[in-house]
Amino acid sequence: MGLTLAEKILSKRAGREVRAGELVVVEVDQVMVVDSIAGSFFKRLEQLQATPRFPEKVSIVIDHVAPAANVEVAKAQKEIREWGNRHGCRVFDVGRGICHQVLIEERLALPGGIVLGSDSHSTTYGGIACFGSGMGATDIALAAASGRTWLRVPETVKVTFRGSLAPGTTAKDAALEMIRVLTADGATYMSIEMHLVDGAESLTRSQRLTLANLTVEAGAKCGLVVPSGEILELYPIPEWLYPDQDAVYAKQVEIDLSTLTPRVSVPFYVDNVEEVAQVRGKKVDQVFVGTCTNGRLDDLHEVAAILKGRKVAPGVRMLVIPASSEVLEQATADGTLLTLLQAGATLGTPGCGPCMGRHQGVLAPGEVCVSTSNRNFKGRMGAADAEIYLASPRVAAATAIAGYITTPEELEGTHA
Ligand SMILES: CC(C)[C@H](C(=O)O)[C@@H](O)C(=O)O
Ligand code: SF4
Repeated sequence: MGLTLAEKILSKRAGREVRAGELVVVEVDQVMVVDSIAGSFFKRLEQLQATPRFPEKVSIVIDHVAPAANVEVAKAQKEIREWGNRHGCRVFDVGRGICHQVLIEERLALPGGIVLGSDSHSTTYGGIACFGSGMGATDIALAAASGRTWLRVPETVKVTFRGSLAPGTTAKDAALEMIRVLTADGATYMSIEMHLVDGAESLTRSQRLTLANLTVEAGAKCGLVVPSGEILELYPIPEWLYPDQDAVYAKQVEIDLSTLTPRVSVPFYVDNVEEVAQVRGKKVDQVFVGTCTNGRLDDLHEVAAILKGRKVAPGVRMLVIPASSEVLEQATADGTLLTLLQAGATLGTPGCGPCMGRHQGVLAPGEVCVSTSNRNFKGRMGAADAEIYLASPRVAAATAIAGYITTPEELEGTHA
């Protein structure tokens, strides 16, 4: 019997064939630490009386509350800079962007590699077939101290995305549909191996990152997209980096992209996924475009195309936060930002922004927000009863103009 993609990557690294259920110790390429977890990470290393074994393999990203929102945060970020200097570890400071986007841009996460992050959405790296996984401060500290980690090789769920995206739908809709089908705990500690076939191969790197980003919302240990299309142009892909034809899967699911409709995840669970048509008309107070899910250049392009020559509805706040400084520069250079600003959008510093409810767009009690992010839990963006609807950038853009949840097609009157 053959190996899944997760088994392939872990076998390669272990230097022997390993299968689901086995314990394995592997070297990691990069240990990524985010600002919010850095304090506990430093403390754990101190308790272990250890320092990073390979300083160049540790990256700390100041992104979750950037720039600092209060004195406590400012002190913690000062400590990050000092600690980074002292130990020779990379620090990506305020404004560089969201950890996952930064590691992809800096090519610190690469196909076939292993990246551990102190952040649950480290599954994002799987978009380029890099084994990315989130762990707690203790595991992350041990990995930094030793350059290795131990894992139980995960079982694999195979998800086949078939066909080209139906008009008006995006990778975000495909990702939400996947979470609906798998459910919030349907892939706990598993690898979700995504196969793009019959036209779906044309999904770009950015779209694949969106798919992999959401896999943790089904409980996945990692979410790996089998390399094809644009990925083959962007990276050298070794021959072994494909699952075997006769790999063993715990579960198999198929999603037909050609019949997909725009989706929205309704409060307060990510797997509470419905068609946009079902919540159409719901009034919103805020629209947020950004995050590690949908804050990339193509996302901003989609939003700008819909906002061009129009205005955000009165009383609606539209926040746009590019995922990284690179995205911000490109969106500035090509005029995208001007379009957004002329429509009435507000810009934030590249980073997580209000995704986690720490700053820059916290919601008041009873408020409703459409967000391009990945979590809509109770209290996630502020007040406990504020509602977050997760959607694609194009649904977010149309909603900002209408003032209520809708699609660009409905806005144009091309849909009933
Ligand atoms: C702060 C961080 C640890 C957290 C995570 O693990 O995902 C955050 O990024 C989130 O999205 O909830
Ligand atoms: S953008 Fe949101 S989901 Fe992504 S790492 Fe930041 S807080 Fe977490």
